Amino acid sequence: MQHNVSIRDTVAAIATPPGSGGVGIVRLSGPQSRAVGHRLFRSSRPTFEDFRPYMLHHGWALDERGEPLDECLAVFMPGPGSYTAEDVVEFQCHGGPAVVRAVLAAVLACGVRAAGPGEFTYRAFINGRLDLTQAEAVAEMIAAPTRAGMTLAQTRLSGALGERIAELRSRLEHLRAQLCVAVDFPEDEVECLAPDEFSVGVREVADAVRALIANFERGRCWREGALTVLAGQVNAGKSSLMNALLGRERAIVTDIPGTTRDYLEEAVNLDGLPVRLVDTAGIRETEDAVERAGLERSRDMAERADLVLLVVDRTRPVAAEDIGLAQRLGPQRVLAVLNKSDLAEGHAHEEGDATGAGWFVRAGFETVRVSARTGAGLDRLCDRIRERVVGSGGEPDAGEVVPNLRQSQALSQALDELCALDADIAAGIPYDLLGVRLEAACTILGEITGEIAPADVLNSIFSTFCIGK
Ligand SMILES: Nc1nc2c(c(=O)[nH]1)N(C=O)[C@@H](CNc1ccc(C(=O)N[C@@H](CCC(=O)O)C(=O)O)cc1)CN2
Ligand SMILES: Nc1nc2c(ncn2[C@@H]2O[C@H](COP(=O)(O)OP(=O)(O)OP(=O)(O)O)[C@@H](O)[C@H]2O)c(=O)[nH]1
Ligand SMILES: [Mg+2]
Repeated sequence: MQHNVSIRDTVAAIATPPGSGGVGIVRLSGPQSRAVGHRLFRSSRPTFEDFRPYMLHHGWALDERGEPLDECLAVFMPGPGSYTAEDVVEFQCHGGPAVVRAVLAAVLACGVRAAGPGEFTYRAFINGRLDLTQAEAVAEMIAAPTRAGMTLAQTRLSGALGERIAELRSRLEHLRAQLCVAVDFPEDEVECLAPDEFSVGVREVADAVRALIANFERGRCWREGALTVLAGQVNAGKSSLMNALLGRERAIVTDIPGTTRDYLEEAVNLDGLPVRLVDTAGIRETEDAVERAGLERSRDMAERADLVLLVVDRTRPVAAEDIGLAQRLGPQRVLAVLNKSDLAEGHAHEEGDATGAGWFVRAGFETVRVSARTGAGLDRLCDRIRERVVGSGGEPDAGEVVPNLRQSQALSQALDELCALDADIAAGIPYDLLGVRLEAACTILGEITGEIAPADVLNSIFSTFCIGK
């Protein structure tokens, strides 16, 4: 949305998702909300004169000519005690697309403007009800695929990150004030910080910034889902395993080697951990141009993966390509899945076998035995994927402050300034020149919370919101 639009007017949008549902909400915000709401609502109580704040009124939503559209509940929330801090009215209608569209059309016919994406939350931000980290958390709450992602968003929505950043910024401002004293009153030794004390102050803030950046990395898999790629020889059973983990027949499975030509991605929820599971084309020598292009993509996917499930057919010797892939990625990012365990009974390629799966064990790779056909070992495989992706950190705690990508990138920039500043102090650069870096770090922190908010930053944030939020 364009953030040069007025926020003095009244806007409206359908607040519930497209399609049909139990209830559909049309929401208005701005100075005309109450009057328009009043005009388009007929209470079922003959004594009704006006909305009572925060009370649900039963009645009918009308069109602009006064014709009834739908039986509904309506509520008026006076500013500043509302989501946007402006007067808000909601029509809670039957949840059909035609119903909510008709009610919205009636509202717009009364001179209300259609809200842009994220405009309600943008207004909450501009009106000081939410800082920028909280506004972003609203979008992340909506996007959260699982409970853990929801917890991360909730903590940020409470303002915890904003408060932490504001605190760090005020510590830097304090250091800056002491620098000014040193520069403006050089003969006054009293309030002036010695270079090593100054350096300690800067490093403390830098450490706190580093800790927040580390939380970003840890939180990433809970927010976006860990990229888990099934790789290995043709016919090893990658697509069968994909289907078994999804619990449905998503990928085509045949006994013809080279069945999967392009990669397939599906989301799975492993006991709360969102996982992006990718099936790829099996590895083999080929002259076929299409298959080669598919293999190229498999390789790219494996390189980008958080975890590669290297699927091997236990009834066959381990292929040189599999060993090559494992060595390239290393034991940290590879889990060797020894598939077709149902067939492997009494087979030669046990852990001790020089050519078999034993190679993985000896080279320090974790192995898990499964049968995609019978389902044996799949629970354990899921546990191991979870453990490997999440690491020792476990699920995020309710109180953990985890920045998003934008915030973490800004924190890295601030950290660069602070590290350079520390080096400048050590190099004996004069105090009046150090102030520039301190100021830069403060500005960056201010952009995270939105105290300093360039229009392009706001545009890029709110344009990703859905309409009605
Ligand atoms: N129907 C409905 N459900 C919704 C929302 C909404 O706008 N409408 N929300 C949003 O999209 C979320 C809730 N967020 C909200 C946050 C603050 C206020 C609010 O009115 N706050 C007042 C206190 C109200 C009171 O005193 O009872 C305030 O903080 O001053 C409302 C919704 C989720 N559910
Ligand atoms: N007995 C047995 N057969 C399996 C198992 N997993 C897969 N298969 C069979 O192995 C053959 C190949 O399975 P796919 O899942 O298509 O193998 P893929 O690795 O996806 O193969 P490409 O797509 O060609 O790379 C099919 O006939 C499967 O039914 C298993 O655990 N046990
Ligand atoms: Mg396949």
